[in-house]
Order: sequence, then structure tokens, then C-alpha cells
Amino acid sequence: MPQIVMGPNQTGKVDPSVKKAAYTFLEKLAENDAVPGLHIEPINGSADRRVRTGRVNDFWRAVLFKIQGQADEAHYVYVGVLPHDDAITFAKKTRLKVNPVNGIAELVMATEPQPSTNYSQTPPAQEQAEARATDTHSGTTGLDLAPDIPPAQARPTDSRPAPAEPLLAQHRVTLDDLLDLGVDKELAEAAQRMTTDDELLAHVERGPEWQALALIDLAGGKPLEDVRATLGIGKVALQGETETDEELLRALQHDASQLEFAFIENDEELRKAIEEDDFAAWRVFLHPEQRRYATTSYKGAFRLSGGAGTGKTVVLLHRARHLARQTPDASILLTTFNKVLAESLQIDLRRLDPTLRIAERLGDPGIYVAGVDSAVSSVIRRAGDAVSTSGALSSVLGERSAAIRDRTSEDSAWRDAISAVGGDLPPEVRSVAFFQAEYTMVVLPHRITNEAGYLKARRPGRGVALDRKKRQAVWKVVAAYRARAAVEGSVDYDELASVAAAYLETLPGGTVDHVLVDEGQDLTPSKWQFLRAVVAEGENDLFIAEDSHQRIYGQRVILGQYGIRIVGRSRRLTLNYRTTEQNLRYAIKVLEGAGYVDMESAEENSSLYRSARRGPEPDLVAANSLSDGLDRVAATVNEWIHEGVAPETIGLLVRDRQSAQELVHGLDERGVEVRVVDGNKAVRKGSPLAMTMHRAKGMEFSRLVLFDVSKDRIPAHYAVDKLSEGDRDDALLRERSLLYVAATRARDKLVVVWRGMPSELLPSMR
Ligand SMILES: Nc1ncnc2c1ncn2[C@@H]1O[C@H](COP(=O)(O)OP(=O)(O)OP(=O)(O)O)[C@@H](O)[C@H]1O
Repeated sequence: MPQIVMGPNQTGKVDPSVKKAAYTFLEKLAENDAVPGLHIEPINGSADRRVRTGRVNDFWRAVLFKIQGQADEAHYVYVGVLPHDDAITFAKKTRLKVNPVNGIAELVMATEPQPSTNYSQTPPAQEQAEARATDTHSGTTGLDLAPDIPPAQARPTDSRPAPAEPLLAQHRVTLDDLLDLGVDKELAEAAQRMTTDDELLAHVERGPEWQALALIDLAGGKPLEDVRATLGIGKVALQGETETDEELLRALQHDASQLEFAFIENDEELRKAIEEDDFAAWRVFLHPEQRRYATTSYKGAFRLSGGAGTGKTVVLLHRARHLARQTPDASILLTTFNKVLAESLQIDLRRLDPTLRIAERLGDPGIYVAGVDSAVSSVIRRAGDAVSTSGALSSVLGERSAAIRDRTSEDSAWRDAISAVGGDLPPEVRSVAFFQAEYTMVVLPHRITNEAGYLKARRPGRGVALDRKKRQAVWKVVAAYRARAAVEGSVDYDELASVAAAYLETLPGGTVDHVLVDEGQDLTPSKWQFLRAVVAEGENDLFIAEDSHQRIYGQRVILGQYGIRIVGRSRRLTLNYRTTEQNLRYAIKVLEGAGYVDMESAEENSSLYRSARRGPEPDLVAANSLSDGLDRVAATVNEWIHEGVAPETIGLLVRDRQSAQELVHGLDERGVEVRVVDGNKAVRKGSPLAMTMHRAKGMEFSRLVLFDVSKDRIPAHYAVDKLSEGDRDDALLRERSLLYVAATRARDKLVVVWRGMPSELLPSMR
């Protein structure tokens, strides 16, 4: 059967019915390219002898490249559907070639603009260019389909008041470097003159995807050798002037070619790739780095860090599929911070590949997707009495009844324990936040069960120094907390994770073969000890996706302290697929000025984060009052809906639940219906969504409003007041991270609204 390869799509926005017709056409082609009615025809006078058009219906034609080679069956590279005449014009001047320097496959076109057309179902060039400017997978699209963007070299660079040093020159990247890498000469020469990110982005959108990404990285200061390594660029030698079919097929398999060309495995993949456009791109087109991390075998635990939106979750999903396919009987745990995020992982896993075996129980063959607390509970349930008879329970909590009937209500239990001990407590520890941190960071991970153990415990990084007397007072509170829980037969989530870890440590081997973790920065030591114990140390045991800049819960964790040895197996993704360069720059500024440390104790760095997409600058709205702010948001949301933005892709984020209710109520009064998303409730279509910034973790929106980012709201006083200095610094860091998480949920447009004085954490205000 012929092999279909999806290429850089040239279709632009079309009706769903056209996509459906294109899918039916390709489905037939993939079965048998000799079927009459497909009309696979060469074009007279075309620039590429391999180009073909095929009949989709009376009006539309598919544009394809047929590569026969020595094989019995041909490969067809599909680059889109166009109205009949446009398809012919386009097919005549487009060419699929092998880059002679590095062997990457590229779709290239003549440079003269295409005449505009009048067909009703295809958007005018302006719209196509706009669609591309906010397109996740912008590629060679529009080398000549974007006549509205003037060629960069035609721009009057000398009209600037004071010419700045070009970006590439700032990093000592020469024209020869670019040519040696394989960048097209014209693109390279123009890129050499670019002085701003925006200018460069506008320009590189016209080149093949790999060239765009290489230039963006180089302009951002990534060393040349790293760019080569990232894209897997080496040297090749073509046999002749033009490539053979075999050389072209090999080129299509190049890591960097797979940014734009994907070998389609089955009808389902084909349907998704066609019908869902860029929303499906993550399933089909991976960055070479993403592909590497999804498929490489590692001798032990691996840590993948990367800014918000760099595709860490995408890598995890692909890696889960890769491991499952490699060893169909393997048991894989795909886990994350909570149930909501786990559910969305499971949905995306099914989208990626509906044929994957989803395990019903932890340890069964297949992929078991669960929040880490559910995975803990399932170990405890399965262990039954052994939790106690193995000594696990007492090793963590001391001697107490094995009955676990309930979950401790942590806040009130700590409050009660603190007031029971009362006056003995030094002021710097007299807060629920202190005890929660002390308990999860010191007491539980060290499995301390009595005062003597606590008196000699090491407490690195805890901020508040405690002498013997203070420790004794603190232990009294811990003992009170535990005594009450023992009576009630309750445990908190971290206690349970510690008990499950202690139980698993008594068993030989692991419960699962592989563990994949998302949002690792928010897991506590007990959860890490559990995850360490659930899989035996060895090849591909733990793969951890995390971003220390996005830690919004708990304290900073150093993985090595909990038996997770990364030792050199740690990499970072830097290309943001979600948001525009403009939104990203703004979000990164939120982080500036604060010291972040990663999960291996190294300093975090956000300076290499880049986006290949452009969009408008964020709107910063200073409202006079709450009512004025609500008026402005109502007007903005109405405007977006009027423009045709799908309501459920509009997000409104606030600091806390009460503000979410106020916002919804206020907008309702102004005739704008908004739905609050809370807890585990699924997101429904039809209305803009309001939620807390915490709840928005892991989500994304096309248009986003951060509402009431006012001085008296963020940082939230209840999160930082009454803490010791050390704990307050960390709480402030989490507030900053929360704002970063919130701002990076925006794909295309970000609006930040405050009332009166803006939050001090906002970039422009510092
Ligand atoms: N190779 C790709 N091609 C197209 N889109 C991609 C690709 N990789 C990621 N994306 C898209 O980028 C967005 C962010 O991806 P993902 O959620 O995996 O990032 P993340 O690093 O986990 O983000 P966060 O840390 O903010 O949760 C998603 O919309 C995803 O579909």
C-alpha cells in the first residue's frame, strides 16, 4: 500500500467539509493509488517532476509529491488542498528537495507573489497570513502565500533613528556559520540584518521550519554546536545535482525533517492530522529534541525540565506510547500532581493513540494513568493488613491502630494541635504553614516517630533555625497532630505516601516497570519516596518532567535526597509551542529578580526560552475600581466572542475562589455569561471559563485575562503573612511562580487587569 507522508500544510482555513473530502481522498490513495477517480496527475512545466495533483471533488485538488524509488509502492507527500486553479499554479512552482548541506527535506517555492483569487471558501491572503502568525505549527507555509508581508530585505533598515546591532552579530554568528549549517542564502543574509526578535520572527516564518528554529535559537544566544545537536544536523553529500528518490526518502526521515513531514501510520492518524489541523500537530510533528526524549533509552532516572509550554507533557505522552509499544506487557505508571491533571493526561493519551492499552490497576500490563495520590491509595488498598504487619505504618507514624478510615483535614488539625500546645511555641513557628512544611520536609521523609528522632534530625533548607528547646515545643505539636489522627483513624496524603513507600520498600523488585511523572516540581518528598519505591532502579525506571519556575505548592525538593539519582541525565526544552514570543517575554519578566533553584540544586535560567510564534503585545489595563475593571473585561470578552473566538477557549484567571465568584457575578450583571471551573469538574463548552490561577495549571486558552492582579491581591496576604522570614521568602517565590503559570496559559492574547495599584510582582511595575 502507498505510504502517505503529511507535509507542511498549505491549505489555510477551509470548511470542515473540505477537510473531510481531503481525508476520504487520502484514505483511498493510501489503499491503492491506481483507483480511477483519484486522478493523480503530473503537471506540465512544473518545477518538480515529482509533483502531482489529485481530484478531491469538483472544486478542490490535493497537491502531492510522488516518490517511487526502488520500492513497489510509492510514497506520497501531501501538502494540502487548494481550489483547482490555485492547486495547479501552486504545484507548478513548488519543489520538494533535499538540503544539500545537511540532508534535511524542504518544501521550497518560487518567490513571486501568487495572484489573489476569488473563491468563497478559501480565506483571503490576509487571513491566511494571520492564521499562520498564530499557528502552532508554522512551517514553510506561505513562502509565496503571504504576499502581504513585505520581504524583509525590502524593509528600510536605515530609517531607524539609531541602528541597533543585529541579533546574530551580538552572538558572533556569521553568514558563513549560517551557510555552513545549511540555511538558505537569502534567508541567512536577511537574518543577519535583523535587530529585533519580532522582525526576525516575521522573517523566518517564511523559511522551512528547521531554519526558522535554528535562527531563533542562534539569535537568542544558543551556541552553534548546541543548535546543530538539537536539530541533529550533520554533513551529507548528495550523489548528483538533484537528489534521487532514495535520497529524498532518507531526507524525509531526518530528525529535523520530522518537524514538518510525518509518516502516517494508520487511518485514524490520517484523519486527525487532516481534520484537526494545528491542534493535532503535537501528535504528529515532534521537535527532534522532543522525539529524542520520547524514544531514548536511559540507564536510570531522567529529568526533563523546560519552561511552560515547551511540550514536556507532549514528550511524556509520546514516551508512554513508545515504551508501551516497545514492550506490550510492560506496566507503566503515568502520573502527575492531581486527579484533574491525570484525567487530562488520559484524554490526551487516548487522542494520541486510541489503540494503547490503558491499565485498570496499578501494575497491570499497559499504561495506568493516575494522580499520585490515587496511585498511593491503590498500593495501600492492595496491601491490606500488610501495611501494618510489614511494619510500614509504625515505621512512619509510630505505634497506632492500623485502621485507616479517613483523610485528615490538615489545616484544622494543625490549627487545633498548635492551639493545644499554645504558649510554649516560639512565635516564628506558630503557623499552619510552618508545620505543614516541617512535617512534609523533615518529619515524614526521615520517618521520625518520636521526640528523640526529631531532636537529632537534619533540617537543611528549612529557613527557621530551631534549638533543642524549640524543637521540643515543635514536636509536642506534631505529637498532638498524630495523636488526634490516631484516635480518628485518619491519615493525611503525605503520611499515606510515606506509609506506601515504606511498605513497597519491604517488597522485592518494583510494582511497575516504568514511571513517567508530570509536574514534578510540585510533588513532596513523601511522594518522591513512593515513586522511587514503586519502580525498581534500572533502565528507564523514572522519567520526570518538571519546571521549577512553576512550583506553586509545597517546598523545593532536591531529588537526590530521596534516592532519585539523575547524574547527568537531565535536559531542558526551550522552544515554547504554546504562547507567542510577546506573551512569553512578559511572563518571563515576572520571574526576573528572583532566585530559582532546580531539583538538582542548580540555578534555574529562563534566558533561553523562545517562541516561534508572534502575536500582539499583552494589554495591561489599569482600572479605577473593581466596577471599572469588570466593565473593561466584559467589553473585551464580548469583543472576542463577536470576532468568532470559541467561548470556551477564553480564560479568566483570578487569585482565589472568592474572586472567581465575584468576577462571574460581576460579568453576569454586565450580560456576559461565564462559567466557574472548580475542583474536579470537567470543562464544558459554550462559555468563557473563570477559575483560580492554581486550577489553571496545565491548561491553556486562546485568549486570557488575568483579573485583579492588584497590589492588595497578589501576593495574597494570607499566603505570606505571619510566616518566618525563610518561609515567607519561599511563599513569595510561589506567588511569583503562580503569576508566571497564569500568564503562560495564554496562547494568542494576554490581558492583565488590576484595580488601583498593580501587584508588585508585575514586570512593568518593578
Ligand atoms: N511538537 C509540537 N508540535 C505542535 N504543538 C506542540 C508540540 N509540542 C507541544 N505542542 C503544544 O504546545 C502546548 C504546550 O505543550 P505541553 O502542554 O506539552 O507543554 P508543557 O511544557 O507540559 O507546558 P506546562 O509546563 O505549561 O504545562 C500544547 O498545546 C501542545 O499541544
